[in-house]
Amino acid sequence: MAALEVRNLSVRFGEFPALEGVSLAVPEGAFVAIVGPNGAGKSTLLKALLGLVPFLGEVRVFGRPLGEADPRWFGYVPQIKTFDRSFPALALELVATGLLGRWPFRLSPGAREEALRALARVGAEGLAHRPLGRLSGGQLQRVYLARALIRRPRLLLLDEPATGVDRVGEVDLYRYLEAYQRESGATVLMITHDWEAAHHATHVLVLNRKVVGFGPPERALSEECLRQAYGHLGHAHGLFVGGERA
Ligand SMILES: Nc1ncnc2c1ncn2[C@@H]1O[C@H](COP(=O)(O)OP(=O)(O)OP(=O)(O)O)[C@@H](O)[C@H]1O
Repeated sequence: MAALEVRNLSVRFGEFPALEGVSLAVPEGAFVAIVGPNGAGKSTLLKALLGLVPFLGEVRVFGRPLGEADPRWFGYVPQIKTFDRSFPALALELVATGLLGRWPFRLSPGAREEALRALARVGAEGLAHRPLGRLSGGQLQRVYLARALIRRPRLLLLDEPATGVDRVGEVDLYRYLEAYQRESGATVLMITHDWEAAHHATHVLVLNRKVVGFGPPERALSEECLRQAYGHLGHAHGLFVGGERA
């Protein structure tokens, strides 16, 4: 069974078409890297899959129409640049919102235990009692990952999770994701600007309002697909084509 089937999905913001006729089928257990230029509609796609923006077309998750999917199947790590750091809460409390679906005005001992375990899973137990406003970008990313993993989602959606994370933290992040995927069989969709990371995915989706390429990295990251998506072959992120630096 496909974890995700998207048929002819389109999203408009007023007159502006952010996504047009996107179709793809993601097998269960796949690790999909989503790449594409700024404004390509990558975040919009994840939001549509979460039911956060209205769309035309059809989305099925583990065989069910999106409207009938169990919300507990989904884990989401948003872009942290959209987060208000002044919110007066502890890391542990943010993680627990993933469990409870609301802000935990008082944490039960059970929820506290689970939140601590989720933080430990991403090597961040030491951050549990830190105010969110005092976390670095990379630390906050880890806390968000713990929040997404706490309910053990079958489908994990990550929006540029390595932003603000140093190289060591990035390697750790991919290790935690791999470990989680191994033990749970979850399907992962991750937006990234790191094409080197995309080479380690099972599938790459090259998006630029439409699907430019979808398939194994060596095919989707072909020179032709990348030229079509970006209009040129970039160098700023360290471009790899067919495993070789271009
Ligand atoms: N709520 C909104 N209202 C109007 N336009 C929007 C809204 N959200 C996104 N857009 C527009 O839709 C387009 C796609 O945005 P989106 O954030 O999905 O791109 P992206 O590929 O994730 O970009 P980036 O790599 O810069 O994060 C952009 O032109 C953006 O300005």
